[in-house]
Amino acid sequence: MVEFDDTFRQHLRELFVWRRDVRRFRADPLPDGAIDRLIETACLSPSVGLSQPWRFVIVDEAARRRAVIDDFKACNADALNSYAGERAARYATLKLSGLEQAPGHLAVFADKASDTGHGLGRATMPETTEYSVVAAITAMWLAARAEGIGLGWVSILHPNRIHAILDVPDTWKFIAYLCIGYPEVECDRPELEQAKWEQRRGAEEFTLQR
Ligand SMILES: Cc1cc2c(cc1C)N(C[C@H](O)[C@H](O)[C@H](O)COP(=O)(O)O)c1[nH]c(=O)[nH]c(=O)c1N2
Repeated sequence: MVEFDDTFRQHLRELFVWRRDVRRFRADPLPDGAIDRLIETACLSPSVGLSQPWRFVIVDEAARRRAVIDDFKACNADALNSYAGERAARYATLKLSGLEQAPGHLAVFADKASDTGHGLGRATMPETTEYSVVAAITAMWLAARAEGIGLGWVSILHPNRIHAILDVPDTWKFIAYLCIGYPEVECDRPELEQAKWEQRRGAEEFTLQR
């Protein structure tokens, strides 16, 4: 039996407060095995029916990385065009990926065809497969921060394009493209809040009582 004391709980709370979506990375490489270690921690996450549907692709090849960056640029230009006026001007100032600088690139998929877990919990809610993968990414995000490593989630991408670039099985659904590396700065506030794009709200705004 492991017991967690108040000091641990306080540190854990700090971990949640100081976890960030990181888009600005230092050039230093990650230590050997860092990404493998993060994947190992992610695999301890809950999954529907113990289906463990997460699939990870470590992207090291320069040509594939370049193709992902090109897709991001195309999607981000489309996104900018979808806004007008002041909102467009503000969007244009945002940095929404660290793909060019991050030493680590990791794509994450959900295997929709795996029979692991024998379908338990998925019959009426097949989307729980994807939820399980997101749970794993969250664990990895926190584990990375505990090692001083930053992680940035990039979703401004065409899933079909990422699928083709990485040449993965058709049954894998694209969930996330993660940039991993040491952050340039640490902060306890989201970058989008600092940039006045959106502000964080209190828990009471999201909670109903019935
Ligand atoms: C599913 C999903 C998808 C994305 C993100 C997050 C999640 C959960 N976020 C990061 C997001 O902007 C960030 O989490 C919030 O702004 C809150 O900031 P912190 O994560 O608390 O630093 C994100 N950020 C970004 O710069 N480009 C992106 O494409 C995305 N996509």
